[in-house]
Amino acid sequence: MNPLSSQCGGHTDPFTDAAALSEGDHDNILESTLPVGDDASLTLSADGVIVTDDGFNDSEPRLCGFFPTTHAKTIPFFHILNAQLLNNTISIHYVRPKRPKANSKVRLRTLIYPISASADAAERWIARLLDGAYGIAQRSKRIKVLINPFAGATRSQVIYNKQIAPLFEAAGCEVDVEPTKYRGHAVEVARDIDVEAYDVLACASGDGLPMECFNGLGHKRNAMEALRKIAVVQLPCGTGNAMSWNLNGTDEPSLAALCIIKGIRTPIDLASVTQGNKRTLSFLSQSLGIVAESDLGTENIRWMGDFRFTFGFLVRLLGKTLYPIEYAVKTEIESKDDIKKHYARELSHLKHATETLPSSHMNKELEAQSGSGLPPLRFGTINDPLPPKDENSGWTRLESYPNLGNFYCGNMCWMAADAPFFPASLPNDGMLDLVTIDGDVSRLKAFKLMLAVGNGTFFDDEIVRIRKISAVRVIPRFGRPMEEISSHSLQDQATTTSSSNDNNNNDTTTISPTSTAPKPPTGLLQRLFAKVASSGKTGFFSVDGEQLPWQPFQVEIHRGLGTVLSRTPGVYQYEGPRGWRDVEQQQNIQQEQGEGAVGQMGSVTS
Ligand SMILES: Nc1ncnc2c1ncn2[C@@H]1O[C@H](COP(=O)(O)OP(=O)(O)OP(=O)(O)O)[C@@H](O)[C@H]1O
Repeated sequence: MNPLSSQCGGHTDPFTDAAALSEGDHDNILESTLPVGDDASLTLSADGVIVTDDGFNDSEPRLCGFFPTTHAKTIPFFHILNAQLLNNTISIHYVRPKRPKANSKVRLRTLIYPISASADAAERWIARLLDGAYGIAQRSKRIKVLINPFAGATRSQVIYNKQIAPLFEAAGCEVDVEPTKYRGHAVEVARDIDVEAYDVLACASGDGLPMECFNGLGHKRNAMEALRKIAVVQLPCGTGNAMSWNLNGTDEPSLAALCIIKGIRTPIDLASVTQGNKRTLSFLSQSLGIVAESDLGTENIRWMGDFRFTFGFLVRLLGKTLYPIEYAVKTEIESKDDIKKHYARELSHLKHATETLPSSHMNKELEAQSGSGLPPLRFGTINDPLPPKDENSGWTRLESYPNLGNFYCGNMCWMAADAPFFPASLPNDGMLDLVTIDGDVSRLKAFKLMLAVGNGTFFDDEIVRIRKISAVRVIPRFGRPMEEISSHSLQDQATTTSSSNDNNNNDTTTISPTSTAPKPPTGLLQRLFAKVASSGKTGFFSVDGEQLPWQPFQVEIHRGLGTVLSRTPGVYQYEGPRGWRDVEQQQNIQQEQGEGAVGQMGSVTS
């Protein structure tokens, strides 16, 4: 569920807008029913098409034991893909959910009827049907599909052919499919894509390919224009599929395909991560510490399946592992209450701007700079001196954080299914949500925290520090670069970058993560613990779930630099941080009181 759905009823959902059937529009009402077949009709309603036909047996999913006897069925506008009139026959392509649940697979269906009305009347009816079905979403999108044959359970090609391609075809999308042949291939495809020839780059993959696509577009000479014109989307075929969860609330490939067919172009913030002389674009997250280690540092126990993450997490949690760093932050919103207020304010703006959503959320500054490469970095790279710590710069000084347990910076809400780590994250507020957690909290507290992510209490937990930030610099004080370990170097030496470091900030002395706990059990379990914990010799820096070099880094956010397709523009598919509606109500009351006071003053002065 997204936070706007219960708040503003149908107003934010372009597919339930029945503006075309407004009361009093007599002609519209008359023309909303199309007589078809011998004794059937198709009627446009506020929510979709009502099919009245004794012979229509394509029943909607039924709720436990309830068998409707009526022969009138509604196909929601959101499920309508296309409609055509050919030789006095109307055909309507639509999808039907396999099961009556929000995250169900959908299947292609077609209704075919001879028309009893005039062809002109039928064409007008189809035009109104498609207006309802697409709202402000672009129809017949031109899509370049990239398929990673090795994503997830290596079934992406089969999933695409069976579940996705038929829907794209039925919806009249122009599609060009290319499997990726090697790591980094998607970067090249996106870099070379003709931005006038396509609207969408769709990745049948995990989150790795979308990241590559953003970076490929970022390599173009007209990077900003390319990132604005080409929407990067995910057809979820990986293990994580965070992008699809956030923008469409699903990891079902067929349902995600429907959401992309109906998707509304939406700007999304992208972050620049600089390391040495390299600049990488990130759409999802940057992390180090327990989460990054539990993901990237458990490759050697892949045989455990998805449980490897939990196991890696528990090993580090039981070991109370610390990941010392130095860091400087440019904080925008410091307290949790203020973050909830910000969330409430942003949603209130959205509520009042739904008709003009896609353009109103474009970053005007970026639009003005189109035609050039990537936007300049406001805070320089990791190689530049930090802006001075003063009230104007908003930066903290470089501080030591010796007992860090988890550093997690998010640009989206869900990091995986059931893992809404950043409930207050918004697609286009120009801020990243930074979570930091100490590594020396009690094991019980840490364990409870792990469960708190799924049950929605994580945000308010006292041991979780959350800030909205626009930039951060991190210098790890643990772990060795991978090359150093593989060359058996025993020396602790500075992590060198290809460029000089003006302020000597990144002359890291590399040390191992420290453990404050007694040794784990002996025997087989001990060997397993040792195997998983041994990956701690190096450090793991995860960007969008992909491993980047173990080096100091600086992150900076760019408001609305990228473009995606979204089911509900302006929000992620999550209900938001707990209690934000109470904050909103308080704000409304205060606003009303303020207006009342102004009104009274007005009457005194007039
Ligand atoms: N043909 C290929 N051979 C080898 N690697 C590839 C190929 N195509 C893509 N890759 C690489 O696979 C990596 C992971 O991609 P992707 O995220 O799609 O899959 P995944 O493993 O399912 O991801 P996740 O676990 O994040 O869901 C990317 O770095 C990408 O460059």
